[in-house]
Amino acid sequence: MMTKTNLQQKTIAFIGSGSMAEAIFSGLLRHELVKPANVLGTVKTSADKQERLKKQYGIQVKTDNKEAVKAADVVVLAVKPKDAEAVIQSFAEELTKDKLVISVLAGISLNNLEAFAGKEVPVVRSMPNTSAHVGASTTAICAGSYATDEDLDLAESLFQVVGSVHTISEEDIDSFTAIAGSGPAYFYYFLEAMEQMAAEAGFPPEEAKNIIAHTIEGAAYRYLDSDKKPHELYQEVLSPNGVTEAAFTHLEKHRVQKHFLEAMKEASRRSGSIGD
Ligand SMILES: NC(=O)C1=CN([C@@H]2O[C@H](COP(=O)(O)OP(=O)(O)OC[C@H]3O[C@@H](n4cnc5c(N)ncnc54)[C@H](OP(=O)(O)O)[C@@H]3O)[C@@H](O)[C@H]2O)C=CC1
Ligand SMILES: O=C(O)[C@@H]1CCC=N1
Repeated sequence: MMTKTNLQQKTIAFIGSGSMAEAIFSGLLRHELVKPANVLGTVKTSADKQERLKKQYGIQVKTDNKEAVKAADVVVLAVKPKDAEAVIQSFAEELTKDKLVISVLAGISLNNLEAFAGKEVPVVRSMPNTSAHVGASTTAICAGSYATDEDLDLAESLFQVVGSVHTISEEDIDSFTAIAGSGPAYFYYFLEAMEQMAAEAGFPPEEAKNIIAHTIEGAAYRYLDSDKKPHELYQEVLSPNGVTEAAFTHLEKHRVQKHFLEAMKEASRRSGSIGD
């Protein structure tokens, strides 16, 4: 049985301190699993962000990736996928076999990440989602050729702080990304329409927010708790010739579910081709 890594002993550098990196390090700091002094972030240019992050979290924020990587035990790569090659190459000199690189980049394969590093370094590819901000990400991890079980454990420990973790095979990461990485956006898209409906009906915004959030929360709990299929769960709601049936008649006429499935397949295809 392997022991879980003590993150408190590690210095973690976030290369790219955008929305995904902030979601992760804010969770680590909130749970006191790392000390602010042991967290480094880098940005490209944003001086405003640099100041805000320093002030808000007490972490160091720099623009020098190489310096940050040099000081780190763990490097969390969180720039945009298009910047992966140039950014990794800019700090590759500082990478060693004892320095774990965890990538959160969509679409950049372990093979590519290792090739950009140009040497045998441990890499874990991950796919978190923005619910990490509230400790509720559903994250996938998969190990590169030089990553050990301890490296994978460390990545798991890190992501467990901000939610649940699934160790998967890399061949499944595109569909995982389409379902869980992009997933929060789909729900926000639907709840935007629910907000509009509530606003048109005259509900005060705060009350509407509560009604909508708890409706989604309740449906998620019921889905988790029940052995019933989604089809059975929504049939429970649909009274013959009733209210929900009126909505479903419209949804089915426009084949919304079919289009939604196709949309996720597009997302998965995009995840598979970003690195090309
Ligand atoms: N957003 C999401 O829901 C998810 C995103 N991801 C992945 O996370 C990664 C980051 O996405 P996200 O956080 O949304 O993006 P953001 O645009 O919010 O953040 C990107 C960050 O990278 C910084 N940056 C850009 N170039 C460099 C550079 N050369 N050196 C150092 N830092 C640099 C930017 O700095 P500056 O602030 O100065 O511009 C910014 O802080 C992507 O690869 C994405 O695929 C994965 C799962 C979910
Ligand atoms: O849209 C993207 O490319 C990233 C990956 C999953 C969520 N956001």
